[in-house]
Amino acid sequence: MTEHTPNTNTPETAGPEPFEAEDWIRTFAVAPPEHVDLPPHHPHCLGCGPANPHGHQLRVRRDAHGVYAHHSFDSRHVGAPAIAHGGAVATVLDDLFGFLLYTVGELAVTRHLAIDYLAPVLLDTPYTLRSHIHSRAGRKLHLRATIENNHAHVVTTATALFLIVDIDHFLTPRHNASAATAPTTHEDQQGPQMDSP
Ligand SMILES: CCCCCCCCCCCCCC(=O)SCCNC(=O)CCNC(=O)[C@H](O)C(C)(C)COP(=O)(O)OP(=O)(O)OC[C@H]1O[C@@H](n2cnc3c(N)ncnc32)[C@H](O)[C@@H]1OP(=O)(O)O
Repeated sequence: MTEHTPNTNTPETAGPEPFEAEDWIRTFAVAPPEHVDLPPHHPHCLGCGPANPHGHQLRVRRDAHGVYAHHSFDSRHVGAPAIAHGGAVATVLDDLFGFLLYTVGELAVTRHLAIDYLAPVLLDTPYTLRSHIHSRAGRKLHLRATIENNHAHVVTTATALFLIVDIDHFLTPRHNASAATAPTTHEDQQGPQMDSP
C-alpha cells in the first residue's frame, strides 16, 4: 500500500466526481502514528466523505485506544421526531469501525454488525463516538464501539466483525457479488438456536 494523500477535510460543494476504484483503493495506507486526523475513506463515502451532501461527513481522529469522533445527527437523519434513525446511527458506527483499518493497515469489510440502542440518539445533540479493536484472529477483526452523550452516558454500543480482504474485493466488486452463495449468516453455519420448551 502507498502513502495516503493529506486530507484537508474541507467540504466540497461540487457534485460527485467519477473516480476509479483502482485509483481509490491504491491510495490507502497505514496512517503514521503522528497522524492524529484520519482521512475520509473517499470523498463521497456516506459516512465520512466531505463531498457527499447526503452523508454524515464524519471527522475521525485516533488516540491511544483506537479512534473517536464528535458528531451530531441532524434533520436529514430523523427517524421518530427529534430522534436519529437507527439506520443512520448504524451507518455512522459502521463507518467509524472502518477508520480502525488505518491503524491495522489492512483492507477489510463488515461481515457482521450488531447494535444495542440503549437510549434515543437525539438530533442536534453532540455525541462522542469511540471505537477500538477488541481482538484479532487471523483475518477476523472483532471491533467495539460506543456512543456517549455529554454527560458520559452511553446511549449506544456496537460490535462488529470485519474480515480482511484482498484488494481484488474492491477491484472486482460485481464478480464478488455474484460469487456469494448460501449459507449467508453465521447462524446458518451454526444451525438454528431454539429456546427450550
Ligand atoms: C488502511 C486500510 C483502509 C481500508 C479501508 C477500506 C474501505 C473501508 C470502508 C469502510 C466503510 C464501512 C464498512 C463497510 O460498509 S464494508 C461494506 C459492507 N460489507 C460488505 O459489503 C461485505 C459483503 N460480504 C462479503 O463480501 C463477504 O461475505 C466477505 C468477503 C466479508 C467474507 O466472505 P468469505 O467467504 O471470505 O468469508 P465467510 O463469509 O465464509 O466468513 C469468514 C469467517 O467469518 C466467520 N463469521 C461469519 N460471521 C460471523 C459472526 N457473526 N461471528 C463470528 N464469526 C463469523 C465465518 O464462520 C468464517 O469463519 P472461518 O470458518 O473462516 O473460521
